This record gives sequence, structure tokens and C-alpha cells, in this order.
Amino acid sequence: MLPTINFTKTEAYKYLADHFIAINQQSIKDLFTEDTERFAKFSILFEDILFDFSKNRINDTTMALLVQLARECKLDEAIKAMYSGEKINQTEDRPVLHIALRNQSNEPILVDGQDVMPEVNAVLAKMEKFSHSIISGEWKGYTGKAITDIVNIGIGGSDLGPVMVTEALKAYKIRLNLHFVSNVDGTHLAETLKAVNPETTLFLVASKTFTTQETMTNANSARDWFLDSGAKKEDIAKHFAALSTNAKDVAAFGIDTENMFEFWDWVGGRYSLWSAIGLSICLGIGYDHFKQLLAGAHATDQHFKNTPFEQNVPVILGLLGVWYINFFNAETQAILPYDQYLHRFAAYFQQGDMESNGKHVDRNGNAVDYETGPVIWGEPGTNGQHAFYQLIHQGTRLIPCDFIAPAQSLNPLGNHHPILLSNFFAQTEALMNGKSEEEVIAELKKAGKSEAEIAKLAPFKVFDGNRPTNSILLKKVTPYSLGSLIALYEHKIFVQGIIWNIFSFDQWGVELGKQLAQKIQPELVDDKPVSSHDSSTNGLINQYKSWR
Ligand SMILES: O=P(O)(O)OC[C@H]1O[C@](O)(CO)[C@@H](O)[C@@H]1O
Repeated sequence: MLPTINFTKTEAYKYLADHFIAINQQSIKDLFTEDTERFAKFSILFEDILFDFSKNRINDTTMALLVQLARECKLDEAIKAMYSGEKINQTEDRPVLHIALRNQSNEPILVDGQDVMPEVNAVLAKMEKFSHSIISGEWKGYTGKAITDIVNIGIGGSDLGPVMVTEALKAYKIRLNLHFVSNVDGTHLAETLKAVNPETTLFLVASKTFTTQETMTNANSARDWFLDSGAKKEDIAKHFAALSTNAKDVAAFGIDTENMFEFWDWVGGRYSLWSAIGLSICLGIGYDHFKQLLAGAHATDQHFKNTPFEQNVPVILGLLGVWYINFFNAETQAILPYDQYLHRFAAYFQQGDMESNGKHVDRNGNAVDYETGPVIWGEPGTNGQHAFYQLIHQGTRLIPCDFIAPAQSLNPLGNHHPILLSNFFAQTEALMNGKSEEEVIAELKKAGKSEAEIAKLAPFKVFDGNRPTNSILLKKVTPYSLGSLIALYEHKIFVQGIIWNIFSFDQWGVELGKQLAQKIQPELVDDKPVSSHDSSTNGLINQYKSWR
């Protein structure tokens, strides 16, 4: 059982509330002037990842109190409970064990007294064998040709992780072309099918439950398209595989259970890229690289489990988030990767974070009276700079930002990378320092502006600064470092869920819309006007019927 402590009633919270008043008067810039050791103190080198959190609105007292908060909320007990396979997903009565999927130490992890590692390793071995035979061309399609294209059909956690990782590691691609179909909008599948040949395509139907409407609709249409191409039912075995926990429905769909890659109910959808759901990753970059991804995540798992909170990257990331959300009233968190390959990183953690911590009922079943999970958003730099950074620099909202960049580019083209990285360094400096009125006036004078022009323009050119950022500098984007980075963010979400006293591993909030859609679907079959809803929904449905 997880602890059920209201963090706003802790001693640490009370001290933090007082401390906030003091720190709110101080600028990060001044904090740097006061403390020459600040960078050394507030940065952590974890393997080939430098995590610099010194440009935050914190000092020694803040960090000590935040760590005290984590202790009072019994974060240590919660971490132990997760790692030991306790059923901490209490509303679904399941353990939460994505750490077992990358447990390279092979130490037993028990669920109901049974070690899950042999099963985990067996599926990994099956993924290895299968991906080798597809990549090598040994596996043939129904006309005897090697597979050239993989179409992963899945949604949410059965899509976003593989998409993000295969994009991030595109430089490691071996030979297969990867496609991802998630949206139930027929356009997604139709446009994908235009680009592939049924004789040389392998479909992966990726669904933990194998009941998700969008995925099953896409999978059924893909199967029809395949059979319409002249293939026979028995050829499905060569062109369809399933990644699922539901063997019964996989067989009913017509997929040979030999081609089913299993995972378990203790793997949350949004934490499943490490499981059989990662088969598209194996096929794209090869099993050895997939293993490296798992190894990187495992290194983070060890760090999270064994490192004192003061030096624990996910703990600090999580606590800083709590600091801004619950004391500074920040509503959103930006994730800004300065790496084109990481262009889906923020989108991936939109599900990871918002489906996990977008909750308003605490672990006692009571509505909370404090804020929980933030809105996660972001785009790769420098594109973001030319889109929304104006608001981050001069808007009225405080937006904590995570800046992520690799020191080494995988495409060292001319001076592109130094230009990219100079922007990465400049932005966090600018957000912290801002530009004072005096500096603006001096600049305008130097540019030869008149007194009147200066008075008119100056207010618009001032930057308040004092806007907090984390910088995460990776040596290079590799399967290993990416695995470590993803796991850092996963555990950050866990830390915040524990502090907010919410359940991070269920997702009841996605159910209502699904239920209503199922009710509406039969109402769309004929042209009769509907009157069973509110006047807006009736009006929209009836207009749709008259236009289609
Ligand atoms: O893998 P499945 O069972 O098709 O579910 C897909 C997604 O749907 C959800 O249940 C709700 O969006 C996610 O948690 C999950 O990742």
C-alpha cells in the first residue's frame, strides 16, 4: 500500500510556504552572485547526462525543505513498494513494474510470489529471434519476398513510445521502413497503405487490451486491404503479428499466437515501450540497440532506487515541479529538446505525464484542494523560439522549462550544431537574466535613438528575467542515453504522484468519452434526426447527418 499523506499538512510544506515569500523576492541572477558554488551545488553528472538545475528559483534552504517534503510524504517507502512488486496501482489492483522489463541485473522481481523475470526474458528472446529473421530477410512474405515495411497499428502508449523512440534513434535505423497508424480517421491508414506493398509489409497490431476501438478498426481495415490484394487467410500469419496481453482476442482476430508477443497487466500502456510494444523499435534499429535502450533505462532505475534524494535526478526534477506548481502557481511545464530527432519527446510525455498525474482525487478517495499534474507541452528548439518563446520570455505566466540538448550531433553538418547549441545556452541565460530598463536604454542610446524614441520603446524591450529552467545536456543521443533520459522523466512522474497523494498508474478519465462515443455511434447509422442529447450535441449530430 502506498502512503496516503496530504502534503499540504506536512511540516515541510508549512516551512516552504514561508520560505516561498522570501525566495519570491529574490532573482536567480542574484542567487548566482551570492553563491559562487551554485552551479557545482545544483548540478548532477549522471553517466553521460549533465543535469543542471541551478537556474531555478531555489537556494540551499529550498532544496533541503523539498527533500524534507519528500521524506515526510514517505517517498522512500513508495519507491520500495514499486520495486518490490507491490500492487501500488490500487484502483486496478496491479503492481507497476516497467522496471522489470529493463531489469538487466536479472534479480528476481516477485508478483504474487512468482518471479516475473523468466517470462520477461523469454519474450525478449522471442523478440530478438523474430527481429533478426525479419531484418535479415530470412522471413518471407506470402509471395516469397523479404519484408521491407513495418506498419505498427496502435494508439496512446501502444504508439507514442515506439514513434518517439524510432524517431529519436533514426540515425541507428538498419533497413526497414517504419510506419505508424494510430488515428481512427481513415486518412491515417489510407495514406500509409498508399506507401506500402502487401507482399512485403508486416503489420504489428499493438494493443495491451486488444479491444481499443481505434486500433481494432484500423487492424480490421488493414487485414481487409491485405486480403483484397489477393492474399489468402493463411497468409495472415506471415504478415500480421500482435503485441498484447490478450491471447484470446489475438487468436480470434486470426493472428497465429506464435506471432504474438506477450506482456502483462503490470505494464502500464504509457510505460510499455520497453515491453513487446517495443517490437517496432527492435525491427527499426535492431535488437542489440533495443537492449542498449533497456540498459540505459536500467541505469536510471538503479540511480532512482539507490541515490540519496539530494543527488537523485528524478526526485529533484519532481520536487522542482511541485515547487513551481504548488507555490508559484505554474500551470504548465515546457519540454524543449534542442535536437530534431527528439521532436516527439514532448508529445510522448504529454501522455506519460498528463494521463498519469491529471487526477483530482487523492489516494483516500477525496477531492484534492491543491493543484496536481501540469499541462505538458513543447516543440524542438529552435522552431519553438520562432513560435511561442515570446510568451515564455515576456508573457504573464511563469512557465518552467526543461531544455534538452546533445553535445555531439549525429549529423555534424558545417556549423549547424554550434549554432543550435549557442541558442540552447543563450535561451536559459536570457530567461534567467532578462534585460533591465537601464540596459535597454543604454542599448537604444548606442543605436542613436532620440530621448523621445527611447522613452516610447524602452518598456517593450525590457525582459524581467527570473524565469526558471533546467538544462539537460547529453553527451550524445544513443539508445543507451535515450533509455536513461526517458526513465528519468518516468520516475519524475512517479515522485510527483506520490507527493500529490494521487494514483499515477490508472486512467479512468479516458473512459467517459469512449462510453459516450459508443452510445452515439449507432445513432449515426440512419438519417433520422436525434433528440436524445443536449441541444448542442443534437444540433451538431443533425447537421452532420444533413451534410454527409
Ligand atoms: O494498448 P491499448 O490497450 O490499445 O490502449 C491504448 C491506450 O489507451 C489508453 O488506455 C487510454 O488512452 C492508454 O492508457 C493506452 O496507452
